[in-house]
Amino acid sequence: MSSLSWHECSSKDELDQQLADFIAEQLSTAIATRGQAGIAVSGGRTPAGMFKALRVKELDWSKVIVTLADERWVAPDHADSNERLTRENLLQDKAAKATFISQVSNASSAHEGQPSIEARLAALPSPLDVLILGMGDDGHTASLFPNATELESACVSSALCAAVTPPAAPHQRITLTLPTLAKARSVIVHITGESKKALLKAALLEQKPLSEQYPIRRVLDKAESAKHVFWAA
Ligand SMILES: O=C(O)[C@H](O)[C@@H](O)[C@H](O)[C@H](O)COP(=O)(O)O
Repeated sequence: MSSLSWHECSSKDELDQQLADFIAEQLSTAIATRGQAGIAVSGGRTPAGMFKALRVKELDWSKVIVTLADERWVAPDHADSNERLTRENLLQDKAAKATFISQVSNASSAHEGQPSIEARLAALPSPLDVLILGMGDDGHTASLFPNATELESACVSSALCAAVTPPAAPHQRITLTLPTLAKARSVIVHITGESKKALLKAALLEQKPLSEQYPIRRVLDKAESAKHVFWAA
């Protein structure tokens, strides 16, 4: 299992800047090495400041393909849409030249829409070059939620994405599957606050059967390459 590097910053602003610098360097290296870079970003409340710091970085954004670690099954202009969050905060300025792969369609449910999203995601570099993961207070990451009916299948599926109905969160979801997440060349957990730091540290230490472990632990244990945690209080 690859090692995990902790990067602790003295403020959220410093975290946003340091993480943006780190991601920009990884994207530039991927472009220089393989001619393109694939990145999956997470939604939620944490990433907006980092997105704004990242979008002005000098790199060949026309060679970057952006998608989401997970998406809520809502219209892309919905207040809860991760696509909307990403378009409004990341895909601006220099980063406006990047290609974005949307994970929502007009299908009536995530489960009905999954095959078309799977086909779109085939355009991503495989493995992803950069993966940004958030973490919920229940230890979920992407839309791999504890106790979700589809959790175990999404943790072993050979598909790129899966449809999930979270047990206690709004909206059906599309999530990248655990094997897809774990294959990324750089897995970055982006979290803030003492409680999430304590939860992540506890999750990494717990000795429980696989099916009882927090999804964030299951992704990090399966990650094949570099793993990083970027944190500020
Ligand atoms: O669609 C989502 O909600 C995210 O992808 C999800 O996995 C998020 O990263 C965590 O819930 C943390 O969210 P916060 O940053 O808001 O705490």
